[in-house]
Amino acid sequence: MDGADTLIASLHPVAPLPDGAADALVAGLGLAGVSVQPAHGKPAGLAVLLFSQWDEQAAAALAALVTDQCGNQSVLAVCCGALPANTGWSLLAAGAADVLLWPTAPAGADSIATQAAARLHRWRAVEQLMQSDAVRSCLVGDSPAWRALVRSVVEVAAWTQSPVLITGETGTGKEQIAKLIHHLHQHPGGGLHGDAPLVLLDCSTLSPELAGSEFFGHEKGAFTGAMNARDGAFAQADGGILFLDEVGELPLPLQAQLLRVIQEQQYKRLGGNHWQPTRFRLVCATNRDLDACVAAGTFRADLYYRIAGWRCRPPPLRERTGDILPLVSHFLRQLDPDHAHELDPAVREYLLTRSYPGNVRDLRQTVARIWHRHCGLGPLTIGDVPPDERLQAGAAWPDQHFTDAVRHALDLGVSLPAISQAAADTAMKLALAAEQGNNQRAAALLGISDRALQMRRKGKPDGPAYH
Ligand SMILES: Nc1ncnc2c1ncn2[C@@H]1O[C@H](COP(=O)(O)OP(=O)(O)OP(=O)(O)O)[C@@H](O)[C@H]1O
Repeated sequence: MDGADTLIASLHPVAPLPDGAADALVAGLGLAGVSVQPAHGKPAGLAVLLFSQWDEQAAAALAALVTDQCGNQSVLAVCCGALPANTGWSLLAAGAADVLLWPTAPAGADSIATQAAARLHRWRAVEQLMQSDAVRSCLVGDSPAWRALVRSVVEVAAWTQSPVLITGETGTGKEQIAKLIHHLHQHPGGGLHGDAPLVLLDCSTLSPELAGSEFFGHEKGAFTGAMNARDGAFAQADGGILFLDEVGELPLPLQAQLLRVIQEQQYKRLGGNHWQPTRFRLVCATNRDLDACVAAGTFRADLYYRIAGWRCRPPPLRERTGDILPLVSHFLRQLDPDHAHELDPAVREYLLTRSYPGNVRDLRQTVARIWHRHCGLGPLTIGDVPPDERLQAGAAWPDQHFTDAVRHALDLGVSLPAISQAAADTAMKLALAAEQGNNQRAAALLGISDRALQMRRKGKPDGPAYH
């Protein structure tokens, strides 16, 4: 990453371009604090793609920029011609971070440079935060899916005051994300000052009798057993973050009360007469499908729209298996900060292929169980895996991974013919990739004839073409 004041970006012009467009953009960016370096050599983390028509050449240039950096490069697409309707969305889908149209006004170059520079500065600041110890030690993982999630969490936490709704399976890191939002909320620039409170309330464990007091607090004598006055979560979270875990479990009467407090930014203690002001940022998490709860009438639509100012969904571990080993190293460091523990190849394979219904929490506990059995120096070995968790030799297939994948497809409403087709297509793609595109060897791997694979690659009788 470049120094704090100089921002370096690479420019990738795609011909044909209007005369002087690239030079004008470079000059304007220079004035806005962005130093543009030639496109050749190692690309910087920020790139500007300049084109006047969206054709194969421009698409190839974007694809090269996006794949070059494994998702670590933010590419700004600048079009100085006409961009057909909806093409902008295709550019985003292809990996561009944003698309700017060159204004036709006389000062078009200055304007586009200012707009471009604002985005490049923001993306650099987001990237710097993502690389900070605070973020990397809190949310471990470098898979593209995880980086995309962390990038958006960092941006919304540090640059906005929006309420955040985090949905996802158990153990995917929802609470961890809430903690990071709190950290970035009080240290927006990554600084060390600030003491905004983080108040956590688990809505699934609230007893109906005490829930009101948990939120509102109470005055002495407000109810039997209220020996002393007490602050509730609304008071404690003032100036900071109120994190409502399992918000989908909140009973309807409390949903109405919570909505009123969010709207009016004031509340009364139970048994009290005085309105107390409070301002907090609401972060909610749930593994329920809140849209379905709203449709079923168990969650208020008006509250849903208040808490879901910005939504994020940490992906389950099976969708980011590339993060398993970094997470394992992280948990081993937490268990034993004084020693670097290695894994022998069989343990590594075991951890990579095991299924984790409880996601990252499941992985953390699995690592802990293996580590607890380990003794002495040297790598963790398969003998350290607890006996009841060991793989059976020649384990049967289809295994849990396959079952999980099919269940996921069924949950999405995919039909049996489409599942079968996708399984066959995936097997062929993998075999061809494993055999570097050699049809004969890939066919042998698949257990089908050379000709059958060839027919499928040509899209006959019903298969797509493979390359
Ligand atoms: N990306 C991550 N990096 C490091 N640790 C993580 C990460 N994600 C989750 N963890 C760890 O996994 C465990 C479970 O995470 P967390 O409690 O945030 O999950 P959750 O989605 O809130 O679960 P639940 O829905 O069951 O409450 C915690 O110990 C947390 O520290």
